[in-house]
Amino acid sequence: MARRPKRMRSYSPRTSGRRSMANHSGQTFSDALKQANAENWNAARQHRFVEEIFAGSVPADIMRRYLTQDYQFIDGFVALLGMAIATADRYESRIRFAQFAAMITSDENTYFQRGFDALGVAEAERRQPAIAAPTARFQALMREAAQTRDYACCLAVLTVAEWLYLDWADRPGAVLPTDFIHAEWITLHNNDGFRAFVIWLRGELDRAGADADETGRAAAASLFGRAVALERAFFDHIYL
Ligand SMILES: Cc1ncc(C[n+]2csc(CCO)c2C)c(N)n1
Repeated sequence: MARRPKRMRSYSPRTSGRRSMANHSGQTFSDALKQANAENWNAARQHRFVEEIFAGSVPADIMRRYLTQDYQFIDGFVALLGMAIATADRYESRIRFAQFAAMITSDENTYFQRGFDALGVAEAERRQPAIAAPTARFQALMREAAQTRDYACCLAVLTVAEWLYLDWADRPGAVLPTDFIHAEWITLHNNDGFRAFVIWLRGELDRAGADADETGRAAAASLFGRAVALERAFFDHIYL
């Protein structure tokens, strides 16, 4: 049987005819990217913020900083979703992203408003806080991903933002904290609909990675890695 040269790591369809998203070590593109960034990924997943939110003990001033900065992240995120809708290779994918965009611009938005109310965040601080460095870098990374006009590159950044959040929030059997500010930020990221979306998103990244050439995969991998590093830096900065 003809084999590919060993050093050529490929996520392309196998010769059997059935499309497989796995590479030769049995890993999908998204698995390989996560593994390549394990140190930053795990540091974010087990961050002090995550421990404290499950314990319901994030201090109010830390939560205030987190939510005001995170609110500044959403606009660029929705713009990146828009580019994913534009560059997706299938109508079905566009529909799925469009439905997700509609959902996050309604439900999640009320969480931020209620959270700001509960934490006494002034109007100016909601609309135009001083942008912290990791927030600015995240905004720039999302803009860079969108400007590639490449589906795999858009997916790389979107997948990190969603999957890493599912990964930290998904603690089966964990008791939810009583304060909605903590509890709802967890349940926004560990509910079944969100889980299904992340699984679908990873599948899209696997498929786009398999369809891309080495250069395209390298570009997506670079964006993925920088997004994971920024997720960690974003959690870190709210405690500084
Ligand atoms: C720094 C940062 N990274 C990722 C997320 C997670 N996230 C951002 S938009 C979105 C979709 C709807 O919830 C999700 C999951 C966040 N909030 N903040």
